[in-house]
Amino acid sequence: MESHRDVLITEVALRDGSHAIRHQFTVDQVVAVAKGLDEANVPYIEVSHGDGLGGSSLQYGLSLTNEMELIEAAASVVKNAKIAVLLLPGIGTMPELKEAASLGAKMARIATHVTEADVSPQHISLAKELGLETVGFLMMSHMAPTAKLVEQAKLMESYGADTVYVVDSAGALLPYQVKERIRGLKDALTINVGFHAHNNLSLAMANTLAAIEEGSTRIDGSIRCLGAGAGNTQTEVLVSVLDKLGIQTGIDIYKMMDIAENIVAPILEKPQEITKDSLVLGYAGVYSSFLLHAQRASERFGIDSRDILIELGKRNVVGGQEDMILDVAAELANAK
Ligand SMILES: CC[C@H](O)CC(=O)C(=O)O
Ligand SMILES: [Mn+2]
Repeated sequence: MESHRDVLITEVALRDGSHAIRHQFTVDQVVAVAKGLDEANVPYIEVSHGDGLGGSSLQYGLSLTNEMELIEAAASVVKNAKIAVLLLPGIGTMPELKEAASLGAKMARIATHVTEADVSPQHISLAKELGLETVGFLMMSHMAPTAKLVEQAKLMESYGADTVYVVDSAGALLPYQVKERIRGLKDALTINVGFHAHNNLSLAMANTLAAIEEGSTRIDGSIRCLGAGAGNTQTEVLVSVLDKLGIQTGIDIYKMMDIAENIVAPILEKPQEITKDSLVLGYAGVYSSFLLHAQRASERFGIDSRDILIELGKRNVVGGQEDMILDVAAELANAK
């Protein structure tokens, strides 16, 4: 029987969490997590390289396992959950989206920088042609005022997206800013509005609740906080809090706690927490996926990783500019 759900949750640990474990997921890990999440009645499970389809590269980090194998494995073990994939136009390509759909993906999330929605129409159209539920994913949403965000979301709606997400990639937004943005989108769009948080300033839960209060019905979470930076809104905590608020997610709370404890925790190299570096991501407004890259650059050039991140924030560096992390570290080292 279909569960009643006021809010539909997309579990992103098997995609966003890829950043946190240097893209080292194995088929066994993905199968165990996807099977558990499906049994807990999670509606959507995202599986891809952390930077989306085609992300495995020297620039973004090489995957241990080809993501198509991971997508196929996840799709083969779920009974009700839909497998989602992320695609950033310019990193992922149309053939990769077709391949993911042929392997069982049912949802495509097409991600662009918050001011660059106009690079997404071909990918959104293709996703729709393939019969996929299609989401526009506006990353680094803190970098644009609400009016700009609304303009960009309307573009994605006009291309055919079923949902548009406000994506707080840096975990930099404050609750009042989330409210303003979600309200802006709700007033301007006829499609669903989603929200994706990062916990770098310990605000993922507060921001997610603010988004739901303003009418967001599509929400991302990562179990055990397995996501980039300090992770996302912790899914098992979120479903418990929403249950206390009388908001139905249809997800089994005990099962989520068990998967978090017994399956996901052992995958983590260290527990997800707000460290000095993840805090600076949120404070300086830097892409959460830059965390491990900045830490490596810090070791290589002997520069405090916080100084690298602060400088990246000042330069408004965005996703796809990972090479700037080394440039900035080298410049800071030369200036010493
Ligand atoms: C590189 C893609 C990025 O990790 C997508 C995402 O989850 C975000 O922007 O927060
Ligand atoms: Mn993210």
